[in-house]
Amino acid sequence: MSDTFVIREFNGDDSRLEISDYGAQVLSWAPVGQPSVIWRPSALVLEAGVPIRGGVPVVTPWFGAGYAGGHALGLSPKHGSARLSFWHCEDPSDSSDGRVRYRLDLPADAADPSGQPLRAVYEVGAGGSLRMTLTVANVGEASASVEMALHTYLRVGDVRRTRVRGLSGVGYWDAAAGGVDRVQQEEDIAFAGEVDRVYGVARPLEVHDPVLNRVIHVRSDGAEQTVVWNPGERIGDAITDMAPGEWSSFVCVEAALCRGHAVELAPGESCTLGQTLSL
Ligand SMILES: O=P(O)(O)OC[C@H]1O[C@H](O)[C@H](O)[C@@H](O)[C@@H]1O
Repeated sequence: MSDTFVIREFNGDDSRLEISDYGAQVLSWAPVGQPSVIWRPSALVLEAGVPIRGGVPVVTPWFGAGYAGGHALGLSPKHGSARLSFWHCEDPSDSSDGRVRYRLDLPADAADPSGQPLRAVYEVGAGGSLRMTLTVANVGEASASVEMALHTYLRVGDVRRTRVRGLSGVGYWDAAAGGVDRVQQEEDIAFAGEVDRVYGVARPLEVHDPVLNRVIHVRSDGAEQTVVWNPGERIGDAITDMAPGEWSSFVCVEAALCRGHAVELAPGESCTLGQTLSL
């Protein structure tokens, strides 16, 4: 592992992938003939100790400010330390085919609700689809509580015209409304302002984009929840690591195990969470 910023590029027959060792963060994945399915800002900020905006942030060992027993824990950094870490790329010479495997050892930290040393392994495979698989293992000697998410920023032509389909009838926790429980009544999720929701299922979803004229298919494995986020104009234009208006060109659709679905890992146990994207 080194603490220099390395961005790896793989040009396969079916797609092109870019991934940063810092955060093990996919930055773009573009099937042949298509703009990237993954969004990143026009100006990428690469700075140690600061999360990279866009791409697919790997969120663990906690989500947001951390959560246990019905309460936010108020932890920092937000979304855990994995996205602020330089991961070890295992055998990068073998990754020309668009498969890459990263490893990260997270030491025990008194502030961490896991309270135990963890080992994270992240595998990414890019071809006709993009597969991302995160495994977190408890390598300590007592039980650990862990949250995990793949915080995928999907590129869209205009989020105001984008629809996320597949969560009708599902209950969600509405963070944008101050943390209330609601049910998705409409068939599609639409974006007329800030949307920040934790849906209580992880199902195959479709992201309909009439501007780029495509449908992104999102599947998850091992997740119990789907987080859907776009900051809307007011919050989006106040986010300093993206340009004004850029908030309208992505929607985050995240595979998650968070809040009430944090995972209890006994010593030696692991948990795997995955997400697959295709057009
Ligand atoms: O700005 P970040 O720290 O990357 O977080 C961006 C967003 O991540 C998730 O989707 C959360 O549900 C949001 O509440 C949060 O604002």
